[in-house]
Amino acid sequence: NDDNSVKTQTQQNTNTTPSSATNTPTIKKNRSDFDFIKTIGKGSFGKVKLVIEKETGKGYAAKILNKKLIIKEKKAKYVNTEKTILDSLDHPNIVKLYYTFQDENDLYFILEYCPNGDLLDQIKDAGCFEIKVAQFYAAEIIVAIEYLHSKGIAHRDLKPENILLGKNMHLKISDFGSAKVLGNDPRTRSGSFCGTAEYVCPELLTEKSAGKQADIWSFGCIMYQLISGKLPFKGFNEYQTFQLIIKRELIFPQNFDPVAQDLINKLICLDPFERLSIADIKNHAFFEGIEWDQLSKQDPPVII
Ligand SMILES: O=C(O)C[C@H](Cc1nc2cc(Cl)cc(Cl)c2[nH]1)c1ccc(Cl)cc1
Repeated sequence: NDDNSVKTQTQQNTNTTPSSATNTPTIKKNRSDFDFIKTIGKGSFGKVKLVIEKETGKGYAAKILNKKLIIKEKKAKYVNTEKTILDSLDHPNIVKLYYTFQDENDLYFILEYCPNGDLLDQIKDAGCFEIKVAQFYAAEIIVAIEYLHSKGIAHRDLKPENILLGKNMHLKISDFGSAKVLGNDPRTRSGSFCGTAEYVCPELLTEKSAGKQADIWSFGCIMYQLISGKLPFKGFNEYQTFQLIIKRELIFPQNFDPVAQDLINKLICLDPFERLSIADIKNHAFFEGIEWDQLSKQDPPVII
């Protein structure tokens, strides 16, 4: 400590948290441990800033959430769920949570910094992805979803904005604010929750409930977007988009890769239980040639 007062043994231990947290280390950090560099993103409850840890010079993304706003919007449950879930995850394609702390005004998530922006930026810059690039990134998304579902977690708001790119251009799923730890009831009743219009599955619109299959629907929408550069369901407003979704008005552009189209048609099914399982997705011809356990060791294909 910078103050050279001698502390009793118990006082010295006050800055550690119980070892119950799996990922977050027992060291408690605070704001003064970091230099705040610049804002790199804006969220619904605050912002994301690039920060440098003074002690190590390492960069992190600090997701700063305003306490008053969280309480006003009655979202404390979601924030605490996000922390609990992130604490339990450890996968190369999921953004790591290093520390959490709070001060009088805000909560802080100190997350892995992804310097290459998000997948939406990449799609916009490239227009659309060459099929080999789409195949690689679709594969990385699938292994991340497989890991989440194996831990009994549904992300429920998968979309290119929530898929970041690390320094080596491997992708990292982020933003678990809408994630759900699935109870033994596979169809979780979700109260006020609703994902993002263009990627939300029909059952969430009609029955207000969605489980792991919600992520498979969203994955299908993301695949369509990676390959065509367009959204599969896009109305002039949110209500119209919902109409297209519940009627499954799905039209493919002329030159759309036929093998990819076959897979997407089996992901974007109105009946959640008709959607392909992760195992069936991995076995689909679209992923021919993918070495599923080598992805994080390979260099990602250059996005052209
Ligand atoms: O360290 C913990 O597990 C405990 C706290 C729990 C917690 N304290 C809160 C205070 C407020 Cl005002 C709002 C929420 Cl959501 C709050 N959540 C906490 C601190 C920081 C973060 Cl990012 C999440 C939860």
